[in-house]
Amino acid sequence: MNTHTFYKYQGAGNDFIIFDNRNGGFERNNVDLVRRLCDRRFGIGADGLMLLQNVDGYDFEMIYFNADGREGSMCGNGGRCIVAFAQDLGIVGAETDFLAADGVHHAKVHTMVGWISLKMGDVTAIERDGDAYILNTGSPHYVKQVVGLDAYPVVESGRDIRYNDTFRKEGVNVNFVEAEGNGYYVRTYERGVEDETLACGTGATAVALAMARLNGIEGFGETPIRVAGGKLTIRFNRTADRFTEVFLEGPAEFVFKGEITW
Ligand SMILES: N[C@@H](CCC[C@H](N)C(=O)O)C(=O)O
Repeated sequence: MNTHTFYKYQGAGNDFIIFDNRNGGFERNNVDLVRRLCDRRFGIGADGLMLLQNVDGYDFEMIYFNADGREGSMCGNGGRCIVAFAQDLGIVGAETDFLAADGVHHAKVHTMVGWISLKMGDVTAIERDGDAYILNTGSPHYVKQVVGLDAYPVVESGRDIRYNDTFRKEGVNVNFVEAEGNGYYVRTYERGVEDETLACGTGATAVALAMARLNGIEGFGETPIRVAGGKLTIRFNRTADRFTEVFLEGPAEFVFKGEITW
């Protein structure tokens, strides 16, 4: 048994356990351990867990696991939180380039407002499923417009879509969206958590791009998104079905640190 220091961060209520794994001590394939640490009753509790690791050519590497213990694809809010963690550790300054599951990301920290701007990958394909949209913003997303989102059965309907014949094997994150003011209100069922989370960064990004296509927005766009845990902003440049200069912006905050033994 050894004692390990962990850090807890949250971005718009999407919460993560982070370990500084620059010494390589955290066993990456231990699915049971990650699941136990993320468990809200038997562990620390979180939507996901991340390892900050050394990698050649970049400031650090982000390794992301969903709460079910499986290593995942890109997590947008996790990306913003691990940048805040890297700055708190003194590894990076106001800007950084780091490696994640979907490639390199550039991020800027706006310290005065506790706001982190994270550059996402380009998106070049958006598919349709009836009136819903399917796209990959680093993780796969399904975007469906609904009426009366506050009372909408997000977990039940999200689970039905995530486990239908099309998505059962690989899974999909399901975002329900309703127009609100000059932006959108979004609630997301996340694969790998298999529940609704308070925010999903790649999901908010997917919603902004899908709604830009629906509304025929070309060129630069800026979309405010309200989620249960706070506010996010997505900026992008659209040329036909190609989205470039996609930025996910929002808060990322240290919550607490502690020690755990296993
Ligand atoms: N919460 C994340 C998304 C995490 C990945 C997702 N659960 C998946 O497995 O696709 C975000 O902020 O993007």
